[in-house]
Amino acid sequence: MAALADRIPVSILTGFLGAGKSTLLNRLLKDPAMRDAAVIINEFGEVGIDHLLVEASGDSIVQLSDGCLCCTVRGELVDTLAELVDALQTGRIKALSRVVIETTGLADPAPVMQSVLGHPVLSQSFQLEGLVTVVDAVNGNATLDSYSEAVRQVAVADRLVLTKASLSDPTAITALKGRITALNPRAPIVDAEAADAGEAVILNNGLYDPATKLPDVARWLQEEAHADAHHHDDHHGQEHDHDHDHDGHHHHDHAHSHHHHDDVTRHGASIRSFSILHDEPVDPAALHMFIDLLRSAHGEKMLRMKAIVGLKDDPERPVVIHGVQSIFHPPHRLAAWPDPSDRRSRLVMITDGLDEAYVRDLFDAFTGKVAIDRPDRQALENNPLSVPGLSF
Ligand SMILES: Nc1nc2c(ncn2[C@@H]2O[C@H](COP(=O)(O)OP(=O)(O)OP(=O)(O)O)[C@@H](O)[C@H]2O)c(=O)[nH]1
Repeated sequence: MAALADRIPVSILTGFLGAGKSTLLNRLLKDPAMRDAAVIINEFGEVGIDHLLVEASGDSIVQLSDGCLCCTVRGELVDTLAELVDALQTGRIKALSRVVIETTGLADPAPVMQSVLGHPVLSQSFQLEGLVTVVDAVNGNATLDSYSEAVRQVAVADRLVLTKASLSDPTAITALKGRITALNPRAPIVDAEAADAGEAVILNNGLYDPATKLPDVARWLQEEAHADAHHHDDHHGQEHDHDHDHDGHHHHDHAHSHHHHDDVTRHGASIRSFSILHDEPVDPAALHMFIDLLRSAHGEKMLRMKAIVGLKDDPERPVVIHGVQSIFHPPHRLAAWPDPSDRRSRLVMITDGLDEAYVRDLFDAFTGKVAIDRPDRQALENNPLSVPGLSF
């Protein structure tokens, strides 16, 4: 089993039909960081990327897949990734620095992410680096009105790339940015036409800090984006103020789980993005049951979850958990907290039709916080929907 740091990062590039995924990928292919990378693309209806791949590649890029990743190619994507591992192990390819998967425009990214996260063997070779969603400045607004797939692509992204800004007008761009920020307040927005957009958009885009290979928790949380909705352009959250989230909440008990949420309107009104912060180490069995209950009873409503949690059995070595709907990556222990000065557990959730208060109450119930108007842990443990699966 490869250690986390040795697993090959996988980025997923999504965005609605014609939004500019291939254009972005073609730009990216010229970047030296893409040496020894594999690109898996949906050939269906694509024009013009083949010769660019050949032109850019020599032997460094392997094109293995065609067809629609979302539906017909679901099995094949797994096969394709397995083939890459096999090619590595048998020496047919020397190195594989990363994998970029371009999905078809109509795809719900969840099954694609699940292929990486949830496969028992592949998840040992690959780690999900993040999800990048391309949003078209000209058509994005209309697309979000009409297609729930497009809304979900925006909601679950780690990074958003705005294309065709030069073809739109500033007022429309401001409105669109406001809308996608409301759907996904944590994802930085990058201008695809900016000179340095190429590498920044795909590489180092989400879950892990490329330098340390540790979870980039500050970036997950993007708490500054909540405080100032206008200050979201490619904000990396590096100067994260640890107490920021707690302003106004500190009069509560320290073991209290703090939170905030974002209301969105129109299409995607039921999508919520919120974080749970918890100061005390958590009982591993309680965490296990909390996640099992959520994913078994509400998997389809949990669009995404990223978590770093300190456990009572070994509080210095937190676990990292990623989930997409009911599929979770096998949790891994870190050697240490990414930021030793901040050992709070954080769970970032993106839900659709699942109430924040419900999730918070459930977490509090399992982690021992007492309340009268809430099912207690004993009752929840007796829930027949709670199935074994995860272990820490
Ligand atoms: N001006 C401008 N045009 C762009 C930009 N991005 C993409 N385009 C154009 O938009 C059209 C569609 O871009 P593609 O990259 O093919 O879009 P796609 O998302 O791969 O499309 P599908 O694979 O059909 O879903 C092309 O004509 C591009 O040249 C951009 O940032 N600025």
